[in-house]
Amino acid sequence: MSQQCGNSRIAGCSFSVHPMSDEFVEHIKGSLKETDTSNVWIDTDEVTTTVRGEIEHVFDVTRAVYLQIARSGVHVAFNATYSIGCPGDSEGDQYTGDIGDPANGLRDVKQNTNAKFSLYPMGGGDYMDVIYREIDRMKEKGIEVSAAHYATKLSGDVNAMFEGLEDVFCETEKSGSSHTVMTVTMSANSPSEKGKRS
Ligand SMILES: Cc1ncc(C[n+]2csc(CCO)c2C)c(N)n1
Repeated sequence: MSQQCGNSRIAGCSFSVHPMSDEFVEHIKGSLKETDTSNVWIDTDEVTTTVRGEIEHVFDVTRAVYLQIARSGVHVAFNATYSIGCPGDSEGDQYTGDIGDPANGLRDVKQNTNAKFSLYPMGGGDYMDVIYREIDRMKEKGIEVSAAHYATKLSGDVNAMFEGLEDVFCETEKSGSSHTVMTVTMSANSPSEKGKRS
C-alpha cells in the first residue's frame, strides 16, 4: 500500500456499530446492506467499516448505518473516527468531486441519541479557539452540550446531531486546519437513559 498522502481532499471515516442484541450479526450486516453506499469507497472487516469520499457522503453513510439499527429500538453503540487532510493513501480518489446528492433518506426519523465528540484541528494554529467555536455550533443546532474529560458530551435528535457534526467537520476544515480528525462515540436506546440511574 502506498504511504504517500494523496493530493485530493478526500474525507474518510473508520467506524463500528455495536448492537446489544443476540441478533447483532443481522443488525450489522443488515444495516450495511440497507444503506446506499454507491457514493463512497467502502471496506468492511472484522473490526470496522471504512468509508472514503466527499464529506457529505461520508456523513450520510455513517448516519444511515447507525440509524438503521437505532430506529429498530435496540440499544446500539457507535464509534467513529472522521479524518480529512492526510489520509496516507489515495484509495477512493475516484469518489471525489461532484458525484451526486447524498443517497440515504431517514432524515425525518425522530430518535434521541447521546454522544461524546473530540475535535483535533491540526496544522492551522489556534486550535483551542477552533474547538470552542465548533462546540458552540453544536449548541446552535439545538443540541444539549456539556463538558466532559477529553471530549464534549452531546444530547439530542440524531439527525440534528449528525448535521451539526458534519458542519463542525466542514467548518474546521474550511477555516485552515490542514488535517482535521474528529472522534465520535454515540449511543441510542440505552437503558441507563431512562431516569439516568442505572
Ligand atoms: C459498521 C461496522 N463494521 C464492521 C464491524 C465489525 N463486525 C463485528 S461483527 C460483524 C458481522 C459479522 O461478521 C462485523 C462486520 C462492526 N461492528 N461495525
